[in-house]
Amino acid sequence: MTDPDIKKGLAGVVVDVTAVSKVNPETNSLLYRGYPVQELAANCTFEEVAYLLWHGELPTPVQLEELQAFEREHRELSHVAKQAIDLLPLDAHPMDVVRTAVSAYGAADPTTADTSPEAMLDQAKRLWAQLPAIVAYTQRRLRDEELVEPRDDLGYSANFLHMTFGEVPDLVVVTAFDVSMILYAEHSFNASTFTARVVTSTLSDLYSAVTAAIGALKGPLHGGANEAVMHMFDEIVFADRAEEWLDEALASKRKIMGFGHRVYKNGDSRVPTMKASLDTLLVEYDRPDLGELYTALERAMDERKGIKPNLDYPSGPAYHLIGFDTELFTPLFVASRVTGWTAHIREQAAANALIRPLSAYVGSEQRSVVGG
Ligand SMILES: CC(=O)SCCNC(=O)CCNC(=O)[C@H](O)C(C)(C)COP(=O)(O)OP(=O)(O)OC[C@H]1O[C@@H](n2cnc3c(N)ncnc32)[C@H](O)[C@@H]1OP(=O)(O)O
Ligand SMILES: O=C([O-])CC(=O)C(=O)O
Repeated sequence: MTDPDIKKGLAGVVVDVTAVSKVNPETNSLLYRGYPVQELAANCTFEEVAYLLWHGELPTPVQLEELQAFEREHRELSHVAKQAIDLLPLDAHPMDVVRTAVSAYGAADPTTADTSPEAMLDQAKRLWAQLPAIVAYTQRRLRDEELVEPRDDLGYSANFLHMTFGEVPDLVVVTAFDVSMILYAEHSFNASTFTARVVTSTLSDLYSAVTAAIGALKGPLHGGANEAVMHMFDEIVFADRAEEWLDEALASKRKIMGFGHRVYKNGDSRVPTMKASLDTLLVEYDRPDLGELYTALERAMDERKGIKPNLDYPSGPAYHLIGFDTELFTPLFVASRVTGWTAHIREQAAANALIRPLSAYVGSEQRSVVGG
């Protein structure tokens, strides 16, 4: 028996306030600290957006220079993260590898137990700077390639791609990648951010909260969908098969990955910006076929169900074109979302209440171990 007051999945429940971002499905808008995400993507770098999420304001030129210098100083893969990764089997999922590396990095940080706002900001910035090295090494290891050292003459995204592929791609590719990092950075009380806040609410530490958030992001109903979108495209292959494939998938009650959203019901505010970046990549890599497949499935889904794509739909093929293995797509989401998670962790810690909801018991009536 289900209690009528139960809000399954916490749908529609407002559990706390936040000043980090505002998702408004009525106006189809997303604001980071008051700025529309589209404007940030058009005018700022991911470093500036990271600063904004942590500090509430965009950086002055001097503040930006300081953050860039800090990031460059901490972007070399730490010994402990490399050791943790090297211990894992090559067929471990990259999300498990990244989760383990983050956990190991936290275990080796002598400041982990310090949950003061200053210490947590320093931890957040270091983890943010480490993640490209962790993700890039995870990708290279799968291809039996040597680790690539960072270059301190490059910005965050160019260096991330350099560490992954051993070279810096064309500017159009770096820009598309940077836009994806900005768009993935923050989205209010999504499942992984809420997970991070639950862990923080017990007065646990930042690394524990981020490690748990990575676990929540991995699932295909959340961040894992960008990977699942690419598997779906690999299954369909040709645009003219999209309708038939979709009809079969819907008939067998499959969820179509990269479509639908808990909050947006008329389309995800970030999709047009990411689709524009994907379009530049489709031209750069001369893959009109992939663009046709994208459009054919989007159109068929709209006709059949009226359900629109979410950010994972254009991001999946964009990361594929840039050259990442499909299993690395969600780790890229981690590298971006660590900014939003850590902004929320600090916000939760600053105005904490233990998160502990109630449940309605539907199990056996009280009974006794020894009869009667
Ligand atoms: C960055 C992100 O995390 S964005 C989300 C990424 N996740 C995905 O792309 C996975 C696919 N999408 C989904 O599974 C869902 O849309 C979710 C989980 C994102 C949102 O789900 P909810 O808010 O719980 O909506 P719910 O699942 O109740 O959907 C409402 C109806 O639309 C249908 N629906 C929603 N999304 C989809 C989908 N992708 N494919 C098929 N049907 C769908 C549901 O089956 C349901 O139909 P019903 O009323 O006939 O049962
Ligand atoms: O808000 C959500 O539920 C999921 C999402 O789009 C995100 O985390 O970016």
